[in-house]
Amino acid sequence: MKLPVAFEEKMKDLLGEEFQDYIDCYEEKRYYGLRVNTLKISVEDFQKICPWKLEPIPWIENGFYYDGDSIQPAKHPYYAAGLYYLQEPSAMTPANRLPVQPREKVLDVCAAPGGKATELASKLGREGVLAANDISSSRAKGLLKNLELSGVGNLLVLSEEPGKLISYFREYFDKILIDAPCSGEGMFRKEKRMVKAWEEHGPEFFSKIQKSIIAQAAEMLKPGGMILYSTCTFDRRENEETILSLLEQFPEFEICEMKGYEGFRPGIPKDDREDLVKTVRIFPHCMKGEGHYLALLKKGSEGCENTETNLERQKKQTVPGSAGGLKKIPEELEEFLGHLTLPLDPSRLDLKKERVYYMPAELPDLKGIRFLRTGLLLGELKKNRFEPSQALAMYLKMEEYDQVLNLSVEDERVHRYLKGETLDVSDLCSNSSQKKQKAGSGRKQKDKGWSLVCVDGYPLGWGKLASGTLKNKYLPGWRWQS
Ligand SMILES: C[S@@+](CC[C@H](N)C(=O)[O-])C[C@H]1O[C@@H](n2cnc3c(N)ncnc32)[C@H](O)[C@@H]1O
Repeated sequence: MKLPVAFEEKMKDLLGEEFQDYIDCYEEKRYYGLRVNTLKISVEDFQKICPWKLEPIPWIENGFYYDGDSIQPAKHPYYAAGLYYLQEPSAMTPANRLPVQPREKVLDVCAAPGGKATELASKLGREGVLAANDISSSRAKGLLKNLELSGVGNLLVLSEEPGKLISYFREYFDKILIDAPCSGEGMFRKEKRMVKAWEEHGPEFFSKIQKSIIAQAAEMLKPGGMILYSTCTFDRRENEETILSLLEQFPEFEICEMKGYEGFRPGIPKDDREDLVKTVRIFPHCMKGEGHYLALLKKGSEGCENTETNLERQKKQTVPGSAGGLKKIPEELEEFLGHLTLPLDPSRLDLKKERVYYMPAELPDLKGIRFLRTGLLLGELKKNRFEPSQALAMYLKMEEYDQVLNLSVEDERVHRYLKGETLDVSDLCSNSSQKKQKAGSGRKQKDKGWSLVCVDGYPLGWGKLASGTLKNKYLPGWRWQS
């Protein structure tokens, strides 16, 4: 592979006698990774149903290598059920090493297409809030899809310049991830076009943007909160020097140690900042990942070891909510909600035009921000009826809705459902002569109304049942090509 001369010279300087090992690894194959979405399934349960041979990624509890030359996990129904996300292994590290706890308020500043945001959401669970932002509105659309596919409901998907967010979210977040736009030197083996992009916009160009983003994020972090800064590049100007610029401007920050791994290399110290060695470099010749840089930082004087829990902090700081609730829940919505077994707080229901949302608690007023989604879209009120959304189907667990069509992954109707076809499901309905469901949930399916279509117990989407026929309500934009 032909690398730019200036890049090679820099890497020689950075790596010294390891340079040849680094160059040699360009002849090796890239690594493919699959991360189990623990919001939907435990690693143990996934391993029981996984159809492929996977090898654990040693520093990521829910990460696995797969053979990308022989299998295509994105074309399996479990992918459509949001059970995993496909991600380069070293890119799994930032969200893994940011210690997000359930119920926190978390911001992913540069989130599209959502590789890290989906993992932050899994760690958060169903409460708290994940604000996922990306300056590019077209990329933010892909981000929204990936978050919805992963079953994330307590979310905001924003598309703003981070400086604009400060006045809305000053000292609001417990944890912030900045996976900064960068020159992408760690992507050269995976995507050859990155070499050309590097020649057009290199480290100098990106370092200015990164310094500005990290300073803006610092203002949105609560005292005691943590930032994880990451890039997929090797240049010091985009890595250690971005951290130095933060520490100069905001001396209340300190660098924290993160959980180690034998392949991690320390960051490069400069002058009196010996603590930069606590930051982490991932090189492809030292471990099985393409390359990354990570720095974990804490704001305030409590020190990295302070153990005050998020709940203790929340008791001290409460922010009024902005959902306001509905004055009266429309009958058709109430009827639909009667089929759900999960507890919903009515004060968090919000109606915008005909769309009904379930909002995260304690949000500030978002008027004036460009957003693609606030909260979980439950569905739409149409004339005298309520139509549940694809996002709600993905959010639910099978046992949280009382009318389920559970198909086995072996059932050819799963693929046909994902392509948008109408299905004959009379064998699974309660008035049929063959009453037993093949891979059934053990429950009888009623004959009429909205059904949650599942594969092996994991929701895929909605269908509307009448006389043994399932009218397909899988979101048209998500349908598989024939
Ligand atoms: C490295 S990618 C993020 C990848 C993402 N975190 C993931 O894991 O899927 C960087 C992203 O930053 C966005 N970006 C660029 N400049 C930005 C800015 N000033 N503020 C917010 N996002 C920005 C880009 O559109 C791009 O999607």
